[in-house]
Amino acid sequence: MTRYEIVKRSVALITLTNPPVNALSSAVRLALSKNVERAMGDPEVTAVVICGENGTFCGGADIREFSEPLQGPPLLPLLDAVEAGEKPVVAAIEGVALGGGFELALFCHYRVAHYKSRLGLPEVTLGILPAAGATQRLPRLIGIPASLQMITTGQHILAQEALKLGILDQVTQKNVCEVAVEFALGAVGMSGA
Ligand SMILES: CC(C)(COP(=O)(O)OP(=O)(O)OC[C@H]1O[C@@H](n2cnc3c(N)ncnc32)[C@H](O)[C@@H]1OP(=O)(O)O)[C@@H](O)C(=O)NCCC(=O)NCCSC(=O)C[C@@H](O)CCCCCCCCCCCCC(=O)O
Repeated sequence: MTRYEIVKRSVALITLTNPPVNALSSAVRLALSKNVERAMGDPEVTAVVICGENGTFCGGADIREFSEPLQGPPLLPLLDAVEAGEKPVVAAIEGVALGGGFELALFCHYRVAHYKSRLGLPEVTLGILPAAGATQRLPRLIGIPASLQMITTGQHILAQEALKLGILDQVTQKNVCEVAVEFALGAVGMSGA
């Protein structure tokens, strides 16, 4: 449900692995929570990158579990742990970052995205509001009018627009995981390591 590896000797690369869209199922939340804790506690790890496999960052909460009672760790405390971590965490966004997947990226300290990726809060189309922090984190980044536009319409925006709005730190046409790892190394003063 997540893969954990050390790249460039000191970056923990955590990959969401839940086809088809790496949704945040109970098993993914549990694995992500354990791996964030592992990375934060490993003295060899200087920074963390979170990405998704098969060209998709994350489609959000797992809608296949909506009809079941909540199991596994809730999303918000997990995202709080990412944000409170003392090591920089970079989201490497490819494909889509939607709903809870976008919220996961918002709680990371930095966001790097592929130029073809899309970000959005489609909760309104399901009759709910973003429930894992986007209603606070997004206005802090881009202000209330642009946030309300995203929250109330559910429209996706393209990476270039997200960069202009201030949601993203970098947009790339290259391999987004590799670029995010370099970004993470730069954040801890280890560029070119
Ligand atoms: C992701 C897409 C853009 C992909 O589009 P594409 O055209 O490429 O492909 P498909 O649409 O054909 O989809 C392929 C495949 O993937 C499945 N899928 C898509 N999204 C999800 C998902 N989120 N979870 C599980 N599976 C998903 C789809 O069914 C297809 O499967 P198949 O077997 O048919 O091949 C596009 O699919 C898309 O836009 N998806 C919607 C994404 C979305 O809506 N995400 C938001 C989810 S809501 C959310 O994230 C909430 C957050 O704020 C977190 C909240 C945390 C607290 C949660 C509390 C629970 C809330 C309880 C609500 C109760 C509702 C109720 O019961 O009344």
